[in-house]
Formats: sequence, structure tokens, C-alpha cells
Amino acid sequence: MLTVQNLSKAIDGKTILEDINFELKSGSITGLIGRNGVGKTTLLRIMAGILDPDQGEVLLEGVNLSTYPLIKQSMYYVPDSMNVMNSYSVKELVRLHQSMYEQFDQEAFYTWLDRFQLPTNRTLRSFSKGMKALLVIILALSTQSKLIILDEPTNGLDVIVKKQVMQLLVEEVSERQLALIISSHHLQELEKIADVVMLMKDTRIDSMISIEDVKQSFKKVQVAFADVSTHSLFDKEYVEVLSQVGRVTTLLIKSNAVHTIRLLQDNQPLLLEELPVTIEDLFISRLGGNGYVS
Ligand SMILES: Nc1ncnc2c1ncn2[C@@H]1O[C@H](COP(=O)(O)OP(=O)(O)OP(=O)(O)O)[C@@H](O)[C@H]1O
Repeated sequence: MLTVQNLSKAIDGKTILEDINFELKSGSITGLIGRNGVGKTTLLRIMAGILDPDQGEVLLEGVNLSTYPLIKQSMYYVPDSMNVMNSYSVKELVRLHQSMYEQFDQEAFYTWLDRFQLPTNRTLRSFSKGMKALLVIILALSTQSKLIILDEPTNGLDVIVKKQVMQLLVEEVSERQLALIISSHHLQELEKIADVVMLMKDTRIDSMISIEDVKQSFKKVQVAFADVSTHSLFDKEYVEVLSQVGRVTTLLIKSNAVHTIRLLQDNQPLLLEELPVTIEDLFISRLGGNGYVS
């Protein structure tokens, strides 16, 4: 549905993005993760056609965004702050969106507004952060866009609103086969809804991997020995130390897990327990460096 090809971008002479290539599929949620300042927002803004790339292209259903800007009617970008819309009333926002999106579904918009008990007759200035976050997602869905790009949509929201936002998005993705890309630092939350995670590192996409594959191909174990150094028992190329608290070491085994676990077992551990692998483990492993200590 969306293809990014050989994309590069520099700002003020500094390379921010370099040779970025990936594809987003309909009916799927992609989580975009990476350290602060790595270039997530820059990438999302280029995908939305707000910034131009220096090189490369963004194709939405095969149509180039820069040569056919009207295709932007099929996508919606939710920025990390809604404050630019503060002076608009809900009705004005509806009119604005109707003028930009021919297919804007007003009936669905007001039905959702009612479901989430949002007021219809006030300006956004009087909305709380959570109300604004819900409203912008309802606006995005009402445009009937095939691709929705969200930049940190749940920042500063309480757990109840977060759940509401996420549930609404998941419902719509599966019902309408939307493609969603969400940049977020809330890895646990992302893990619950994303199908794929895309991890950015040093101006590039370091990895793009399905949550299913993360869980299947990586193993995480906690191990403790009475008098053996855990570190002497594994190959650092395949095994990452996630944390070390006293004698207890938490390891992320990236391949050949059966062999490593057998090796650990053979040395009579005091404790050897498998734990569920999380996106946070992948993040620390790829971006935190070996020997991360919690
Ligand atoms: N308008 C700008 N002028 C100068 N530098 C910029 C501009 N926009 C972004 N940058 C720089 O580009 C880099 C990437 O910024 P970006 O906001 O895309 O990162 P990010 O991954 O979204 O960060 P965060 O997780 O903190 O939101 C940073 O070094 C930032 O300082």
C-alpha cells in the first residue's frame, strides 16, 4: 500500500535519513521505534508529504506523492501535538476536513464523538490532552483514509484514554483494512497492537520484524549459578546480557537457543527460567549495547 524507496534527507547539512526502504501493508499496524532524535518524526513527515526528501520517493498505492499530491487525500497524518488546532471549534474542524477530504464521513464522525462523549460545541482550547487525542483520531478515521500516520499518539494520556485510542484503532484496522504506522516510545503498549516493528538506528532502518517473529526467534532466560560465571558459557555473538542483578543474569538469545540453553543446563544452574520476549528487549539489544544493566 505504501512504499518508501531509497529515501534520504539531510537537515542543515546533517544527514538525518539515509537510504530508507520499506513497505507498509493494508490491514496491518507498524510500530516505528528508535532513540530520541533518530529521525522518526522526519521520516513520518516525509511519508505524509509535509517534507520533501532529498532523494528517493514515497509511493502510495503505486502513485508518487510528489508528482501527484492529490493522492494525499488517501492518507492522514496525526502530529505529536494538536495545539495548532486550538482556536478551531469541532464544527470548524469538520468543515476544514470536508474541504480537504471529499469522502469525509460526517455521520461516522458524530457517532464516534457521541461514543466517546466528546463535546460538539467547543473549541479545542477547552479540550484536555486526552480529549484532543481522541478527537484527532476520530477525525483521521472519518476521512476514510487508507493510511494513517501517527506520531506518538498516546503521549501524556492516562491509561483509560490510551486503551480507548488503541482499541478504536485496532477495530478500524481490521474492519477497514487500513494501514497504520505509529511512532511511539511506549513499547509495551505498541507490542499489544502492532503486527510489525520497524527499528531505526543511526539514520537507517536497523530492522523490520514481525512481533510474531520476535517472540519465536528470540528467547529470553534468567539464569543464576553458584560458582560459574554465566558470561563464560555463551557466545557473545548470539547472546546479549539484558541485565545483571547479583547472581541473576537475564539473557537474550538471538539464535541457536536450544544449544545455549542446554549449555546453561549442563552447568547445574541454581535458577534457569524462560521469560516472554518483549519489544523492549529487542530495543535494548539493538540500541542499548551489550552489558546493559537495569
Ligand atoms: N527543523 C529542523 N531543524 C534542524 N534540525 C532538525 C529539524 N527537525 C529535525 N531536526 C533534527 O533531526 C533529527 C531527527 O529529529 P526527529 O524529530 O525526526 O527525531 P525523532 O526520532 O522523532 O525524535 P523523538 O523521539 O525525540 O521525538 C534531530 O537531530 C533533530 O534535531
